[in-house]
Amino acid sequence: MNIPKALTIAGSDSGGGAGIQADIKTFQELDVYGMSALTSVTAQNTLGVQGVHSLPVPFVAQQIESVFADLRPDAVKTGMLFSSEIIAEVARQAARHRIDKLVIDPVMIAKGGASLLQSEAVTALVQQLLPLALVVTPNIPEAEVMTGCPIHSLADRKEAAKRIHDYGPAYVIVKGGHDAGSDTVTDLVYDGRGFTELAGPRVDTVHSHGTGCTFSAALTAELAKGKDVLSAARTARDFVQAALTDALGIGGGQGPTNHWAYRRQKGVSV
Ligand SMILES: Nc1ncnc2c1ncn2[C@@H]1O[C@H](COP(=O)(O)OP(=O)(O)OP(=O)(O)O)[C@@H](O)[C@H]1O
Ligand SMILES: Cc1ncc(COP(=O)(O)O)c(N)n1
Repeated sequence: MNIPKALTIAGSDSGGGAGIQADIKTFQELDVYGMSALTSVTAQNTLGVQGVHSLPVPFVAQQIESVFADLRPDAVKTGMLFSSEIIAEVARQAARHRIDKLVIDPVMIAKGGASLLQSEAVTALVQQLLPLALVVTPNIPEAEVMTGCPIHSLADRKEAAKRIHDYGPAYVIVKGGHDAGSDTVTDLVYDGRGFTELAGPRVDTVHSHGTGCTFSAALTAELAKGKDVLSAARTARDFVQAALTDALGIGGGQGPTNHWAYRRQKGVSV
């Protein structure tokens, strides 16, 4: 039996809603074996990020080496990378292991406002990692930072997607969660030729911590199974839609999404 396997290279969220924890839960829910290489550890809950501790670069590398030496993943995603030194090492590893299904979630700032990427590391992310990516999944503020252009409309978002595509990824998905002015949430997929809009009803909830991590993890899981990028993105949207609709309502602040909602909605087979 061929077991699809996915690796996440990201930070730990002690509160369990975002980061490595969201990724592994999502892989598991989609029947994909999950593995992790930690870049940093955060002390975090639904109220915010109380502390960040970045791991030594050689130890980030060692974790990736250990996984590739034995359990070669079918797809890899990155999340919180924190520093330009970690980004340079992850880019080196991605090239060395010829990772073709590489999803970059360019995590910059937590929903509560804490910085999860040093500002000087944005250039490293764009120049060293994006050329190696199959898919990059910025939210609207991240797309603004990567392009230096403000986004106020869908046309602005399309322009940003084109500019980000010029950095080298095969696909750009500019997510629509931050487009608060609409009843519909639209994720925009650009493949270098045309756009596909993946839309769904906006869920009115505060419990949206970790939606970006969960989306990119679901996308990565589907790629690990051999799905094409567009169908993987559709499943990822459906997964997040279910996770937001059926939120758990835990914690005193911006709570996590419900990672088991999609499986429950679909029944046992996904
Ligand atoms: N209120 C909402 N209703 C429905 N879908 C949403 C909502 N908010 C976000 N999404 C979906 O969640 C996914 C992540 O989008 P978003 O733009 O929130 O990413 P993000 O800001 O990177 O997330 P994070 O806050 O975890 O960093 C997308 O598929 C988006 O469509
Ligand atoms: C370790 C880690 N990685 C990513 C996020 C982004 O998630 P959000 O924007 O929902 O806070 C986070 N808060 N923590």
